[in-house]
Parts: sequence; C-alpha cells; structure tokens
Amino acid sequence: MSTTEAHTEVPVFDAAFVQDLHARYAEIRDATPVQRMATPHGLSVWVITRYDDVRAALADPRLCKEVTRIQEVIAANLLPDSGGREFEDSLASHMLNMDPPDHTRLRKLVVKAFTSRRVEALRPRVEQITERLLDDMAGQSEVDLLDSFAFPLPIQVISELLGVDESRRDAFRAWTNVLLDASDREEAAVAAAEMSQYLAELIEVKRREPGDDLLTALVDATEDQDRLSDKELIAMVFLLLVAGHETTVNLIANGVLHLLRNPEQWAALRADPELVTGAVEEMLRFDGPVMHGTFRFTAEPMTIGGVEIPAKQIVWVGLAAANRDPEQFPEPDRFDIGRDAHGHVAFGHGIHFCLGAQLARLEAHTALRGLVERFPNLAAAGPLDDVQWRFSTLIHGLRAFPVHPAGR
Ligand code: HEM
Repeated sequence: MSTTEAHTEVPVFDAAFVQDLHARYAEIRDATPVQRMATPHGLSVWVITRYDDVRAALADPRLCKEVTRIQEVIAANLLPDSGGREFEDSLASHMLNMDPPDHTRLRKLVVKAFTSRRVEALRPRVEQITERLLDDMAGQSEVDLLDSFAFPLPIQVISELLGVDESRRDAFRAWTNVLLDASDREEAAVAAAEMSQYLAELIEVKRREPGDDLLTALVDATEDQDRLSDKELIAMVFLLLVAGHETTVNLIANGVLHLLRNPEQWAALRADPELVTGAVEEMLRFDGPVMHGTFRFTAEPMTIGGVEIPAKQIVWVGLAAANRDPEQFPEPDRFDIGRDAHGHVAFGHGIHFCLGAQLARLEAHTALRGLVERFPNLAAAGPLDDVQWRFSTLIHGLRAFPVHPAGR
C-alpha cells in the first residue's frame, strides 16, 4: 500500500477528535496499539496509545528528534496538495528537538542553571502572586478562570524567572499561541521573527547587567569550558518560555474542571487541603496539558506493539492515551484524587523528561490550595458537560472557563 492510498482510510486528528479526546483515544487503544492518523494540515502520523508501548518508545533511541531533519521528514509525510505549513526553525534548535550527544550537552548546561534550589527559592513569590490573583477575583461575581488565574500565575513566574518585562507579556502570550496552535504560515513566521529578536535583546541586556536570575545563570553556564552559543541561548529561552506559558495553565484549568465535575472530590479537597499533592498527580494523569510527546520520527524501520512502522515516519507518543490505559490504571476514566497515579507519563519519560516538573508541581499545588481555601464554594458559570477545547495537536486546554468564585 502506498502512503497516499493509506490516507484515504485514516482517522483525522481534528477539532472534533480533540473535543472528544479521551473517548476517541480509548476506541483506538482498544482496537490497535498503534494507529495511523492524519492532521488537518495533511500530515501523516502514527499514534502510540498503550502505556507500555509509550514508555518503551520514549526510551528508544530509534525514535529521533533531530532538528535538522524535521523539514525533510515533514515534507515526506505531507499528503499531496495539502498546502501544509513549513516548520518554523528559527527558534527550533533547542534540546527538545535534539538527540544525544547534542541533547546531553545542552541539558547538562541548563540543569546547572535551573537547579532545584532555584525553583524552591521561588516558593514565596509563587505564593505571593497566587494571593494577589485570588484577591483580584474576590470582588467579582464571575470571572474566566483561565484569564484571571490559570494563565497569569505561571506566565508571571516564568517571565520573572527569565526577566521578560511586564510590557511584553501580552505579546508573548500572542506569539506562543500563534506558534503552537494550528495557525497560518505567514502569521507564524512573523511571530517567530519578533520573538527571536526580542529574546536576542533580552540576552544582550543580561550580558551587560547580570542579575541573580535564571537567564543570567544560563548566559554564564559552563561545562568543561563549553557554553551556550547565542543561537542556542535564544532557542533555550524560547523553549522555557513556551513550556512555562502553555502547560501549567492548562493543568490548573483542566484539573479544576474535573474537580467541579466530581463535587465529592472537590469536597474532599476542601475538607483536607493536604490532599493537594495527590490531587495534582491525578490531574496530570487524568487530563494533563500535553497530549502527545513532541516531534519524533523513526530513524529506521521499527516495530511498536507488533505494528511495523517504516523509516522516516512521524510518531506521536500518546501521553494522554497511555495515562488512561486500563492495563496500567484500573478504572482509568474515574477521576479520583485519592488514587495512586504514580507512574503517569504526563511529564514524559526518559532523557527528555520535563525539566520544569518541579516548578509545575510547585505552581499547581500553590494554585489549587489557594483556590480551594479562598473559594470553597467555587462553581462553574456554564454547563460543565459542554466545555469547548482548543484545537492543537499538542496542548489540551479549554477555550474559556467561566466560574463564580464565591459560588452561585
Ligand atoms: C504541567 C506542566 C508541564 C507539563 C505537563 C510538561 C510536560 C512535558 C513533557 C511531556 C515533556 C517531554 C516531551 C517529549 O518528550 O516530547 C516536557 C519537556 C520539557 N519541559 Fe515540560 N511540562 C510542564 C511544565 C514545564 C515548565 C513550567 C517548564 C519550564 C519552565 C518546562 C520545561 C520543559 C523543558 C525544557 C523540556 C525539554 C526537556 C528535554 O528535552 O530534555 N515544562 N515537558
């Protein structure tokens, strides 16, 4: 069967699929461990949906990420006449798009700067920002939880950590949305150019005026007389900012959605806010913000879950599907903050395991605890069964989440 013939049959990963994500992935997982799909841009991909296969794939060096080959692999997997967009590569030379030894080298340098101590030192500031946002919500009968709380908290934290000034924060949100969502090619190119220019300026400022911040530490980070080049620094800061903008936001909002859909779980958390640690792990497992691992392709033909995949094929490692695999998590579609969610793959696995996991957990714990203590009667302002999900091939997040902070 030729690549083109195969596409007439394959399911499309589109807005309707995302709207019903977990049920659709459950059907696929029951039917086959690896399913061929197409994106609305006409890209052909293979999706891995079972937990064991997902873990194994994330640790398998035959699944490559090499940035310099992305363009070639994408071009080879586009349907004819798809008019698919080119990959924006000006910001793409970061470690999440690299294999060893380049990945190892960059990760070592950033780990030196992004230490546990630096993250832990942020705790009082994260608490302060959370308190201020909750204060602002207190006087209002209805707010969008995303705009008023879930977005500004991680954005402010990562922006302060890297030294992005206040006046550019809205621009950052707009740029990252354009680059991550299914948006048009010209718009993405403009956003990428504006963002790299701003990042270059920011790095220049830190060179002239070093501070006690992560960006200065990244500029200064050395290992065996090695350091990050300007291009690597720009791509690294871009990666940290995007990861810091698009992930924790949706962890908080998706998690609160499921807590409100399961009022007995919200009541349990309200009665004992110490349950917040387990609640956040279950939020990550049940509906984490990252649906698939990022771009990977087969360096050579390989067999996953008994399915043969030829070389140079794009593979989506289905984190969201794996986290609902009944073989790993009994009754996976039951949201239960008391369960042992240990082993979930919401932060990935292997050499690319999320570098920001400690920061994300710190933010989510603080946010959730603050919310349940301050607004124990928090209630959705719209029907909870009828929420709208954003269309993205990577991020699972709500378009809006109107709530009454003090209850109905
Ligand atoms: C709930 C929040 C978050 C989730 C669910 C999440 C998830 C992930 C996942 C799944 C990966 C691996 C992707 C792959 O293997 O293809 C990853 C990598 C990464 N994440 Fe996160 N992330 C979160 C927050 C953050 C934050 C706040 C930061 C930084 C401030 C961050 C920085 C990174 C970086 C730098 C990598 C690349 C690591 C590497 O290539 O070695 N993440 N994240």
